[in-house]
Amino acid sequence: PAEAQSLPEEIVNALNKVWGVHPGFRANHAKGIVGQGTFKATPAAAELSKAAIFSGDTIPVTIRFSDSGGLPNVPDGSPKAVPHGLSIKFHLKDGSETDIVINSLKFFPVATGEDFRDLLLAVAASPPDAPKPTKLDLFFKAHPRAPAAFAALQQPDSLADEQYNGVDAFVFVDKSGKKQAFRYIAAPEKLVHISNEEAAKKQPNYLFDEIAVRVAKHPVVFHLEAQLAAPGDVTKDPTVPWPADRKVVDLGVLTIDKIDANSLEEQKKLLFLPGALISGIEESDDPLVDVRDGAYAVSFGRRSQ
Ligand code: HEM
Repeated sequence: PAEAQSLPEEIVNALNKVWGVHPGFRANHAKGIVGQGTFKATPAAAELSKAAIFSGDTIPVTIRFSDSGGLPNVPDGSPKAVPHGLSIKFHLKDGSETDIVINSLKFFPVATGEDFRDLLLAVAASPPDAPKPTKLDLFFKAHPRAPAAFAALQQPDSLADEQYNGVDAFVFVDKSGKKQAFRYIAAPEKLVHISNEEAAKKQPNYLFDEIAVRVAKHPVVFHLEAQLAAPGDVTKDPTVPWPADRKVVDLGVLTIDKIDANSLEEQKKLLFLPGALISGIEESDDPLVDVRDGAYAVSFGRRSQ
Protein backbone atom coordinates (compact mmCIF):
# COMPACT_ATOMS: atom_id res chain seq x y z
CA PRO A 1 0.00 0.00 0.00
CA ALA A 2 1.09 3.58 -0.68
CA GLU A 3 2.60 5.38 2.29
CA ALA A 4 0.16 7.57 4.20
CA GLN A 5 0.56 11.24 3.36
CA SER A 6 0.30 14.17 5.68
CA LEU A 7 -2.45 16.74 5.07
CA PRO A 8 0.09 19.35 3.86
CA GLU A 9 1.46 16.80 1.35
CA GLU A 10 -2.06 15.95 0.19
CA ILE A 11 -2.74 19.67 -0.30
CA VAL A 12 0.42 20.27 -2.32
CA ASN A 13 -0.38 17.19 -4.43
CA ALA A 14 -3.89 18.56 -4.98
CA LEU A 15 -2.45 21.97 -5.97
CA ASN A 16 -0.21 20.14 -8.46
CA LYS A 17 -3.30 18.35 -9.85
CA VAL A 18 -5.00 21.69 -10.49
CA TRP A 19 -2.02 23.62 -11.84
CA GLY A 20 0.49 20.98 -12.99
CA VAL A 21 4.04 20.59 -11.69
CA HIS A 22 6.43 23.45 -12.56
CA PRO A 23 9.90 22.57 -11.21
CA GLY A 24 11.51 25.38 -9.25
CA PHE A 25 8.22 27.23 -8.71
CA ARG A 26 5.80 27.48 -5.78
CA ALA A 27 2.83 25.09 -5.82
CA ASN A 28 0.63 28.17 -5.26
CA HIS A 29 1.33 31.87 -5.91
CA ALA A 30 3.98 30.70 -8.40
CA LYS A 31 4.32 34.03 -10.24
CA GLY A 32 5.94 36.65 -8.07
CA ILE A 33 8.19 39.67 -7.89
CA VAL A 34 10.57 40.48 -5.03
CA GLY A 35 11.38 43.89 -3.57
CA GLN A 36 12.99 45.62 -0.59
CA GLY A 37 11.89 48.33 1.78
CA THR A 38 11.29 49.26 5.40
CA PHE A 39 8.64 49.17 8.12
CA LYS A 40 8.23 51.80 10.81
CA ALA A 41 5.65 51.20 13.54
CA THR A 42 3.31 53.67 15.24
CA PRO A 43 3.26 54.05 19.06
CA ALA A 44 -0.23 52.48 18.96
CA ALA A 45 1.30 49.26 17.64
CA ALA A 46 3.80 49.11 20.51
CA GLU A 47 0.91 49.47 22.95
CA LEU A 48 -0.88 46.46 21.45
CA SER A 49 2.14 44.19 21.14
CA LYS A 50 5.61 43.86 22.60
CA ALA A 51 6.87 42.38 19.29
CA ALA A 52 10.22 43.82 18.19
CA ILE A 53 8.81 44.77 14.76
CA PHE A 54 6.69 47.38 16.59
CA SER A 55 9.63 49.04 18.40
CA GLY A 56 9.38 52.16 16.23
CA ASP A 57 12.82 51.54 14.72
CA THR A 58 13.05 51.49 10.94
CA ILE A 59 13.16 47.77 10.11
CA PRO A 60 14.40 46.44 6.74
CA VAL A 61 11.92 44.19 4.95
CA THR A 62 11.92 41.91 1.92
CA ILE A 63 8.57 41.72 0.16
CA ARG A 64 7.06 39.55 -2.56
CA PHE A 65 3.98 40.38 -4.60
CA SER A 66 2.34 37.40 -6.30
CA ASP A 67 -0.45 36.17 -8.52
CA SER A 68 -2.54 33.31 -7.19
CA GLY A 69 -2.32 29.79 -8.54
CA GLY A 70 0.46 27.48 -9.58
CA LEU A 71 1.06 28.81 -13.12
CA PRO A 72 4.43 30.61 -13.34
CA ASN A 73 3.26 32.51 -16.46
CA VAL A 74 -0.38 33.22 -15.62
CA PRO A 75 -1.60 36.48 -17.25
CA ASP A 76 -1.95 39.01 -14.40
CA GLY A 77 -5.47 39.96 -15.54
CA SER A 78 -6.76 36.38 -15.60
CA PRO A 79 -9.39 35.26 -13.07
CA LYS A 80 -6.81 32.57 -12.17
CA ALA A 81 -4.38 35.28 -10.95
CA VAL A 82 -6.62 36.48 -8.10
CA PRO A 83 -6.27 36.78 -5.15
CA HIS A 84 -2.98 38.66 -5.52
CA GLY A 85 -0.58 38.15 -2.61
CA LEU A 86 1.74 40.28 -0.51
CA SER A 87 4.40 38.62 1.65
CA ILE A 88 6.57 40.58 4.07
CA LYS A 89 9.74 39.35 5.79
CA PHE A 90 11.05 41.60 8.61
CA HIS A 91 14.81 41.49 9.25
CA LEU A 92 15.39 42.29 12.92
CA LYS A 93 18.59 43.70 14.40
CA ASP A 94 19.38 40.49 16.29
CA GLY A 95 19.31 38.51 13.03
CA SER A 96 15.88 36.98 13.61
CA GLU A 97 13.08 37.19 11.05
CA THR A 98 9.30 37.13 11.08
CA ASP A 99 6.79 36.99 8.23
CA ILE A 100 3.34 38.26 7.25
CA VAL A 101 1.70 36.42 4.32
CA ILE A 102 -1.55 38.01 3.16
CA ASN A 103 -3.71 38.30 0.04
CA SER A 104 -6.62 40.13 -1.55
CA LEU A 105 -9.31 37.68 -0.40
CA LYS A 106 -11.81 39.30 1.96
CA PHE A 107 -12.33 35.94 3.66
CA PHE A 108 -11.18 32.38 3.02
CA PRO A 109 -13.40 29.98 0.98
CA VAL A 110 -13.14 27.17 3.58
CA ALA A 111 -12.43 26.87 7.29
CA THR A 112 -10.07 23.89 7.45
CA GLY A 113 -7.13 22.34 5.62
CA GLU A 114 -9.19 19.21 4.87
CA ASP A 115 -11.84 21.33 3.16
CA PHE A 116 -9.17 23.23 1.21
CA ARG A 117 -7.75 19.91 -0.05
CA ASP A 118 -11.25 18.75 -1.04
CA LEU A 119 -11.96 22.06 -2.80
CA LEU A 120 -8.78 21.64 -4.88
CA LEU A 121 -9.66 18.03 -5.70
CA ALA A 122 -13.16 19.15 -6.75
CA VAL A 123 -11.62 21.82 -9.04
CA ALA A 124 -9.26 19.23 -10.55
CA ALA A 125 -12.20 16.86 -11.17
CA SER A 126 -14.35 19.55 -12.84
CA PRO A 127 -12.87 20.43 -16.24
CA PRO A 128 -15.07 22.51 -18.60
CA ASP A 129 -16.49 19.36 -20.22
CA ALA A 130 -17.37 17.60 -16.93
CA PRO A 131 -21.01 16.43 -16.64
CA LYS A 132 -23.28 18.69 -14.56
CA PRO A 133 -23.54 19.03 -11.67
CA THR A 134 -19.74 18.93 -11.46
CA LYS A 135 -17.81 17.94 -8.33
CA LEU A 136 -17.13 21.66 -7.89
CA ASP A 137 -20.85 22.53 -8.20
CA LEU A 138 -21.53 20.02 -5.42
CA PHE A 139 -18.67 21.31 -3.25
CA PHE A 140 -19.91 24.90 -3.64
CA LYS A 141 -23.43 23.82 -2.69
CA ALA A 142 -22.16 22.20 0.50
CA HIS A 143 -19.75 25.11 1.28
CA PRO A 144 -21.55 28.34 0.30
CA ARG A 145 -18.76 30.56 1.69
CA ALA A 146 -16.44 29.22 -1.05
CA PRO A 147 -18.25 30.68 -4.12
CA ALA A 148 -18.90 33.85 -2.08
CA ALA A 149 -15.16 34.26 -1.38
CA PHE A 150 -14.29 33.93 -5.07
CA ALA A 151 -17.17 36.19 -6.17
CA ALA A 152 -15.88 38.97 -3.88
CA LEU A 153 -12.48 39.03 -5.62
CA GLN A 154 -11.60 42.01 -7.81
CA GLN A 155 -8.75 42.97 -10.15
CA PRO A 156 -6.60 45.99 -9.23
CA ASP A 157 -5.12 48.49 -11.70
CA SER A 158 -1.79 48.12 -9.83
CA LEU A 159 -0.37 45.83 -7.15
CA ALA A 160 0.18 49.08 -5.22
CA ASP A 161 -3.54 50.00 -5.38
CA GLU A 162 -4.87 46.82 -3.75
CA GLN A 163 -5.80 45.96 -0.18
CA TYR A 164 -4.31 42.75 1.21
CA ASN A 165 -6.00 40.97 4.11
CA GLY A 166 -4.63 38.65 6.75
CA VAL A 167 -7.77 36.44 6.69
CA ASP A 168 -6.36 34.28 9.51
CA ALA A 169 -6.63 35.61 13.08
CA PHE A 170 -3.56 36.04 15.30
CA VAL A 171 -3.14 37.30 18.87
CA PHE A 172 -1.12 40.29 20.07
CA VAL A 173 0.52 40.10 23.51
CA ASP A 174 1.43 43.42 25.14
CA LYS A 175 4.17 44.19 27.70
CA SER A 176 1.88 43.30 30.62
CA GLY A 177 0.83 39.99 29.02
CA LYS A 178 -2.60 41.19 27.88
CA LYS A 179 -3.89 39.45 24.75
CA GLN A 180 -5.89 40.85 21.84
CA ALA A 181 -7.01 38.85 18.79
CA PHE A 182 -6.67 40.62 15.43
CA ARG A 183 -6.44 40.27 11.67
CA TYR A 184 -3.87 42.09 9.52
CA ILE A 185 -4.76 44.49 6.72
CA ALA A 186 -2.26 46.15 4.35
CA ALA A 187 -4.09 49.25 3.14
CA PRO A 188 -2.93 51.05 -0.03
CA GLU A 189 -2.77 54.83 -0.37
CA LYS A 190 -5.63 54.49 -2.83
CA LEU A 191 -7.70 51.45 -3.75
CA VAL A 192 -8.30 51.15 -7.52
CA HIS A 193 -10.16 48.19 -9.01
CA ILE A 194 -10.92 47.59 -12.68
CA SER A 195 -13.56 45.35 -14.25
CA ASN A 196 -12.75 41.74 -15.12
CA GLU A 197 -13.31 42.63 -18.81
CA GLU A 198 -10.76 45.44 -18.59
CA ALA A 199 -8.28 43.20 -16.74
CA ALA A 200 -8.62 40.47 -19.38
CA LYS A 201 -7.59 42.97 -22.09
CA LYS A 202 -4.38 44.04 -20.28
CA GLN A 203 -0.88 42.87 -21.22
CA PRO A 204 -0.05 39.49 -19.59
CA ASN A 205 2.48 41.11 -17.21
CA TYR A 206 0.69 44.41 -16.68
CA LEU A 207 0.82 44.30 -12.89
CA PHE A 208 4.43 43.13 -12.55
CA ASP A 209 5.71 45.52 -15.26
CA GLU A 210 3.82 48.45 -13.69
CA ILE A 211 5.03 47.87 -10.12
CA ALA A 212 8.69 47.84 -11.24
CA VAL A 213 8.26 51.11 -13.16
CA ARG A 214 6.29 52.72 -10.32
CA VAL A 215 8.75 51.82 -7.55
CA ALA A 216 11.70 53.01 -9.68
CA LYS A 217 10.03 56.47 -9.78
CA HIS A 218 8.65 56.69 -6.25
CA PRO A 219 8.40 54.42 -3.19
CA VAL A 220 5.11 52.54 -2.78
CA VAL A 221 3.50 52.87 0.63
CA PHE A 222 1.02 50.70 2.54
CA HIS A 223 -0.36 51.19 6.02
CA LEU A 224 -0.15 47.96 7.98
CA GLU A 225 -3.28 47.79 10.13
CA ALA A 226 -4.89 45.45 12.64
CA GLN A 227 -8.64 44.86 12.81
CA LEU A 228 -9.26 44.07 16.48
CA ALA A 229 -11.67 41.31 17.49
CA ALA A 230 -14.40 42.26 19.96
CA PRO A 231 -15.26 39.82 22.76
CA GLY A 232 -17.17 36.92 21.24
CA ASP A 233 -15.82 37.35 17.68
CA VAL A 234 -14.89 33.95 16.29
CA THR A 235 -11.16 33.55 15.57
CA LYS A 236 -11.17 29.92 14.46
CA ASP A 237 -13.19 30.43 11.24
CA PRO A 238 -11.44 32.38 8.45
CA THR A 239 -14.59 32.16 6.26
CA VAL A 240 -16.30 34.70 8.53
CA PRO A 241 -15.08 38.31 8.43
CA TRP A 242 -15.70 40.34 11.57
CA PRO A 243 -18.18 43.21 11.41
CA ALA A 244 -16.85 46.21 9.45
CA ASP A 245 -17.27 48.52 12.46
CA ARG A 246 -14.60 46.73 14.51
CA LYS A 247 -11.75 49.02 15.56
CA VAL A 248 -8.87 49.18 13.07
CA VAL A 249 -5.49 50.32 14.45
CA ASP A 250 -2.76 51.78 12.23
CA LEU A 251 0.33 49.69 13.05
CA GLY A 252 2.78 51.59 10.86
CA VAL A 253 4.06 52.35 7.40
CA LEU A 254 5.44 49.79 4.97
CA THR A 255 7.58 51.49 2.32
CA ILE A 256 8.70 49.55 -0.76
CA ASP A 257 11.55 51.39 -2.45
CA LYS A 258 13.20 48.76 -4.62
CA ILE A 259 12.13 45.96 -6.94
CA ASP A 260 14.92 43.41 -7.36
CA ALA A 261 16.28 43.04 -10.90
CA ASN A 262 16.97 39.33 -10.29
CA SER A 263 13.55 38.61 -8.79
CA LEU A 264 13.15 35.28 -10.53
CA GLU A 265 16.25 33.88 -8.84
CA GLU A 266 15.73 35.71 -5.52
CA GLN A 267 12.25 34.27 -4.99
CA LYS A 268 13.56 30.70 -5.20
CA LYS A 269 15.60 31.18 -2.03
CA LEU A 270 12.76 32.84 -0.13
CA LEU A 271 10.29 31.04 2.12
CA PHE A 272 7.54 33.08 3.77
CA LEU A 273 5.61 31.31 6.54
CA PRO A 274 2.43 32.73 8.11
CA GLY A 275 3.36 30.99 11.38
CA ALA A 276 6.93 32.36 11.57
CA LEU A 277 6.13 34.56 14.57
CA ILE A 278 8.15 36.34 17.25
CA SER A 279 7.41 37.03 20.91
CA GLY A 280 4.43 39.41 21.12
CA ILE A 281 2.47 37.78 18.28
CA GLU A 282 0.86 34.35 18.75
CA GLU A 283 -1.33 31.98 16.80
CA SER A 284 -5.05 31.99 17.57
CA ASP A 285 -7.27 28.88 17.41
CA ASP A 286 -7.52 29.42 13.62
CA PRO A 287 -6.57 25.96 12.29
CA LEU A 288 -5.33 27.15 8.89
CA VAL A 289 -2.03 28.64 10.01
CA ASP A 290 -0.39 25.34 11.00
CA VAL A 291 -1.68 23.65 7.84
CA ARG A 292 -0.34 26.55 5.77
CA ASP A 293 3.08 26.33 7.44
CA GLY A 294 3.18 22.61 6.65
CA ALA A 295 2.11 23.05 3.01
CA TYR A 296 4.49 25.97 2.36
CA ALA A 297 7.37 23.89 3.74
CA VAL A 298 6.44 20.91 1.51
CA SER A 299 6.22 23.23 -1.51
CA PHE A 300 9.58 24.84 -0.60
CA GLY A 301 11.22 21.43 -0.20
CA ARG A 302 10.04 20.32 -3.64
CA ARG A 303 10.82 23.58 -5.46
CA SER A 304 14.34 23.68 -3.94
CA GLN A 305 15.38 20.29 -5.35
C1 HEM B 1 -5.19 25.96 4.05
C2 HEM B 1 -4.94 27.15 3.54
C3 HEM B 1 -3.79 27.44 2.60
C4 HEM B 1 -2.91 26.58 1.99
C5 HEM B 1 -2.84 25.08 2.12
C6 HEM B 1 -2.00 27.38 1.21
C7 HEM B 1 -0.96 26.87 0.43
C8 HEM B 1 0.06 27.60 -0.14
C9 HEM B 1 1.27 27.07 -0.72
C10 HEM B 1 1.62 25.58 -0.81
C11 HEM B 1 2.04 28.10 -1.13
C12 HEM B 1 3.43 28.03 -1.78
C13 HEM B 1 4.48 28.28 -0.67
C14 HEM B 1 5.92 28.23 -1.12
O1 HEM B 1 6.31 27.41 -1.97
O2 HEM B 1 6.72 29.04 -0.59
C15 HEM B 1 1.32 29.30 -0.83
C16 HEM B 1 1.76 30.57 -1.07
C17 HEM B 1 1.09 31.71 -0.68
N1 HEM B 1 -0.11 31.79 0.00
FE1 HEM B 1 -1.19 30.27 0.68
N2 HEM B 1 -2.32 28.70 1.35
C18 HEM B 1 -3.41 28.79 2.19
C19 HEM B 1 -4.04 29.91 2.61
C20 HEM B 1 -3.61 31.19 2.36
C21 HEM B 1 -4.18 32.38 2.92
C22 HEM B 1 -5.33 32.42 3.93
C23 HEM B 1 -3.47 33.42 2.41
C24 HEM B 1 -3.58 34.89 2.67
C25 HEM B 1 -4.36 35.45 3.56
C26 HEM B 1 -2.45 32.88 1.55
C27 HEM B 1 -1.51 33.62 0.85
C28 HEM B 1 -0.41 33.11 0.19
C29 HEM B 1 0.63 33.94 -0.39
C30 HEM B 1 0.69 35.46 -0.42
C31 HEM B 1 1.57 33.05 -0.92
C32 HEM B 1 2.89 33.42 -1.60
C33 HEM B 1 4.01 33.34 -0.56
C34 HEM B 1 5.31 33.88 -1.10
O3 HEM B 1 5.32 35.06 -1.55
O4 HEM B 1 6.31 33.17 -1.08
N3 HEM B 1 -2.56 31.52 1.54
N4 HEM B 1 0.11 28.97 -0.23
